[in-house]
Formats: sequence, structure tokens, C-alpha cells
Amino acid sequence: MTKIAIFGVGLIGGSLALCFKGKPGITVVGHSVRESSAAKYLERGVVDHATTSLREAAEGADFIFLCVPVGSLSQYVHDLGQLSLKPGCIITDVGSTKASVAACARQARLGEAVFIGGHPMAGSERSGVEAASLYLFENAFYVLTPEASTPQHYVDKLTSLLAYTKANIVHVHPEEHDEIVGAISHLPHIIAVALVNLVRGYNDDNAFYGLLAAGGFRDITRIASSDPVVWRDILVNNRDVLLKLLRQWQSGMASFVDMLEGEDGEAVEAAFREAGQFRSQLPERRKGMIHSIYECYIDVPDHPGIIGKVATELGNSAINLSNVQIIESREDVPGVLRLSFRKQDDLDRAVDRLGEIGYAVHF
Ligand SMILES: NC(=O)c1ccc[n+]([C@@H]2O[C@H](COP(=O)([O-])OP(=O)(O)OC[C@H]3O[C@@H](n4cnc5c(N)ncnc54)[C@H](O)[C@@H]3O)[C@@H](O)[C@H]2O)c1
Ligand SMILES: O=C(O)C(=O)C[C@]1(C(=O)O)C=C[C@@H](O)C=C1
Repeated sequence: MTKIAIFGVGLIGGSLALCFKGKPGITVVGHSVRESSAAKYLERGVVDHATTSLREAAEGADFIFLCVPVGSLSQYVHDLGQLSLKPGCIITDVGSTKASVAACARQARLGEAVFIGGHPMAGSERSGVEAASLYLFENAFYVLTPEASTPQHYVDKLTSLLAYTKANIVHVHPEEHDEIVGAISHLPHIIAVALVNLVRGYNDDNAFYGLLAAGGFRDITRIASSDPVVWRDILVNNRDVLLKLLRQWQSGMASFVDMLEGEDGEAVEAAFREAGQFRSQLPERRKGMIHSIYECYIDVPDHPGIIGKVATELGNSAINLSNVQIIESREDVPGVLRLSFRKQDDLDRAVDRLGEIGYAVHF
């Protein structure tokens, strides 16, 4: 039996538990510091067992997922180091910041257990086990931050377990992660909260503010309803990155002040045009769509049946192709096919096979 221990079975921990529970040879144990929460995990059928004992949850576990607020992670890593964990146990976390927990794990005495930081780039403004969903991570990116010294087979083992989430695994350096996620997740949460609180102030004197708040306000402020403790920990933890971003944000706002003071409509129009262009290029990640990230391009002669021929060739070599798209097809020039795969290994084998049979392959 593979034992998976989940500490903090809330939105993220509960969603992971749902992905793993009931899978062949897997047993999921949920840990909470509160008896009533542990009982709730069982009642809702999210875990196989629940306990308030750190030792009972962690010892004998093959995988440990720390799904508590970022501010508690270092204490958990330290406390786990005091136990006798199963040799080869993989400890991972789901925290929204990665540099501090990585630094803490480097210092911890984890014996024959290894730590690999993680962060699923999916979530919600809701919290608690009640908000957990089996589908939360489907097609989302899931960041892992292994150290250069982490033996590859541990990374492979965690990656293969995470296949149950149907997320796309990517590797990012912890500090780089915090810079990027500061800009695309943490700063937007601050902006949403500041905006809601601005309007809340006006609304105290005139209830029409809230009554008339329509799509625009609701779209940009959904995340202002996120859990206060979870977000307190994230922002305080990523302080340096956020201070830099907030100063840049202030100068972005100052340039809007200048545009309006100068009645510079052209500059306003250009700002919207540039933003719209960038936003339209962001990859779409709709639920139920398979988001393929391993891609190559091949030149193909422009004649009927060529897609079928390429697909059959890959199928005969047991290579899983997840999507094919014609990029260019004109009578006088060769066409280009974009081939997408869900796994690096499929891409590598496709490149070899297509090269062998004479196709020009590009990236
Ligand atoms: N909410 C999101 O969208 C999102 C997305 C990705 C990652 N994360 C990260 O996932 C982690 C959990 O967030 P969540 O959204 O699932 O929150 P949540 O509030 O839904 O769940 C947190 C869990 O931790 C427990 N907990 C809270 N404080 C604790 C403490 N001091 N000690 C022990 N247990 C404690 C809670 O009882 C709960 O079970 C955080 O580190 C967060 O940064 C959140
Ligand atoms: O969709 C949301 O509600 C989220 O806030 C998810 C979100 C994000 O900002 O994109 C929030 C925190 C994370 O650590 C990862 C994802």
C-alpha cells in the first residue's frame, strides 16, 4: 500500500486527497490539529483515515503533502525532521511561495526523506474542505521546485503520483517562482482587495456603489474574497518581491494620472490596445481541454491524407499524440503541422521517429 499523508485538508489538500483516494494501492490519511476537522474529513469521504497525531499521519508515509498556510510550513518541516520517517519518503508542499520553504528544507534534518517543493497553479477564492474538488487541477500547471541535488528518481516518483491530478508539471527555480507568481497572483490579490476596500468606503455613504457594481467590478474583484489567513501568510512571506512590484504598480498608476491630466486619449487607447493584445495571447485553459505543452513542427508535402499518415506512423510506434494542427497550407509551399504531446518522452520519441523517416522537424 502507498500511504499518502495530507496535512491541512482544506481547498488544496482536500482536492489532492480526492485525486488520490480510491486509486489502486493508495491509502490517504488526513491530518488536522483539530479533532472536529479530522472528523469532518472522514464524514465527507475525502480521506480514508483522519488523525490529529502528527506522528501517526507521517510515520510510514510514502508521500507527505503539506497543505497548510505558508506561515506554518517551516514548523511542519522542522517537526517532521524530529520523527523517524520512512526511508525514501517524499515530502512536498503546495504553498504559494517557494523560496522560504526551500531554504528551510535545505537546513532541515530529514534523514532519508527528501523534500521537493510544489505549487499547483489552480485555486479559488473559496476555502476549506467544503470547497475541495476532484477537478481543481485538471489542465492547470503544477510547479515543482526540485533542487539540483534532488535525485531524479524522487522527482519522477512524485511526478508520476501527480498524474492523478491531470495537471501539467513544470519545474521552476524557487526564487524565480516567487518573482513570477508575485506578479501574476499575489499583486492581483492586493489590487482586488484595495479596490474593494476603496468602493466599500464610498458605499458606506452611498449604497448605490454596491448596488450598481456589475461585471467589471465583479470580474476584477472575485479574488478579494480569498481566505484572509492564507493570504496574510503569502503576502508577508513574499514581501520583498511585492514591495518591488507595488512600487512599479504605483508608477503605472501615476502614468494614468499623467495621461488623464494631459487629456492624452491616444495614450489611454494605446494602453488598452497593448494590454488587450497581450491578454489575447495568453494560453486558454478551459476545463475539459487537454493542454498540451510539448510541441514540435514538421514540414509536410501538401497532399490529402498527410495528417492521417503522420498520426498512423506515431500510433504504430506507440507514441501518444494529443493534437495536430495545420499551421500553413498553400498549394505552392510545403505545409507545416504542429504536433502536440502531453509528455516529454512522447515528443522525444516522435522527433526521433519522424526524423528517421525523412521529415524535417523544428521546435
Ligand atoms: N487558495 C488557493 O487558491 C491556493 C492555490 C494554490 C496553493 N495554495 C496554497 O495552499 C495552501 C493551503 O491553502 P488553501 O487554499 O487550501 O487553504 P484552506 O484554508 O482551504 O486550507 C488550509 C488548511 O490548513 C489548516 N490550517 C490552517 N492554519 C493552520 C495551522 N496554523 N496549522 C495547521 N493547520 C492549519 C486548515 O484547517 C485547513 O485544513 C496554502 O499554503 C496556500 O498558499 C492556495
Ligand atoms: O483562482 C483563484 O481564485 C486563485 O486565486 C488561484 C491562484 C491564483 O492567483 O491564480 C491563487 C493562489 C495560488 O497560489 C494559485 C492560484
